[in-house]
Amino acid sequence: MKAEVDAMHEAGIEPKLVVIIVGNDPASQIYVRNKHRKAIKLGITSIIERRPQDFTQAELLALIDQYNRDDSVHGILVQLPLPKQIDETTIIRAIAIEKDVDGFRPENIGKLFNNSQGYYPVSCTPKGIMTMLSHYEIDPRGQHAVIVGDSNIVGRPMGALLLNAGATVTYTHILTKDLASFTRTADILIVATGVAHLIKAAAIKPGATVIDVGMDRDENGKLVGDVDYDHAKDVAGAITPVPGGVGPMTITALMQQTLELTKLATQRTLETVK
Ligand SMILES: Nc1nc(=O)c2c([nH]1)NC[C@@H]1CN(c3ccc(C(=O)N[C@@H](CCC(=O)O)C(=O)O)cc3)C=[N+]21
Repeated sequence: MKAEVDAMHEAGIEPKLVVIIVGNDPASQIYVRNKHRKAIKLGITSIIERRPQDFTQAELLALIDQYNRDDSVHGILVQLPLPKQIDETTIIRAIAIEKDVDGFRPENIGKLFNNSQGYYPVSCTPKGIMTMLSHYEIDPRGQHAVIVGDSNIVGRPMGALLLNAGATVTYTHILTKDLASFTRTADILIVATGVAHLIKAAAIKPGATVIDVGMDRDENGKLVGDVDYDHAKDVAGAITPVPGGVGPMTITALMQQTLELTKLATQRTLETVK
């Protein structure tokens, strides 16, 4: 990506990402800082807008509108979760479609679930996971992928991406009875529940690929995943650690999508000039 950003700079194009963070959720502060660092390292201009916990929905809509109108900005990310006085759905729909760097707008989610061709942004965590699978030549075609967790940001789009890649997909979640009976049949197991060490070694099929999306704290306040890594690693064929696994890949995907949106915006400008 660095080479791509350098080439953009040579052509007078400055990729720019705005991250808006409302409130003082400590985990969000770390994620946003990590995103900012990676952007700077690549030469992507990164603006962080921090607002207090009591920021209103109207004020947030006005801030988004300001960046929607700013032609120098290519991507807008509103960090989730938002404080309870703000409605997430309303906020996501306020982001201009051509700046929806998270791929959270219903139009982009619709394309994903339709397996539309051509480029559209996709939720960064699942996209980063697909990049990781492809890098390690783990082909989902014909494989049984089991998703644990039904969030809009990870579980649901993850299942759609894997289905589009030819996997047989099973969605499980908090209400699933006898979860282990499902996870034990997974060739590819994606765990995104936010429950520390939910998945034990006995719930994993020997040789399976295990992707741990959890960012949890154990009794000692240590950052751990949704998978009991120390035991699971002896059963799995491949497994992602926490930290240093899915988190950094999420940020990588965000940077890629910022560059994609920058290229599309630049093409649109050229067409307008023509
Ligand atoms: N609009 C929106 N888009 C997101 O993509 C989004 C979001 N909201 N809200 C929260 C989740 C979570 N997320 C992470 C990003 C980086 C790390 C990350 O850098 N993790 C490091 C360690 C972090 C630490 O030390 O706590 C690692 O796994 O190595 C984790 C999680 C993006 N998310």
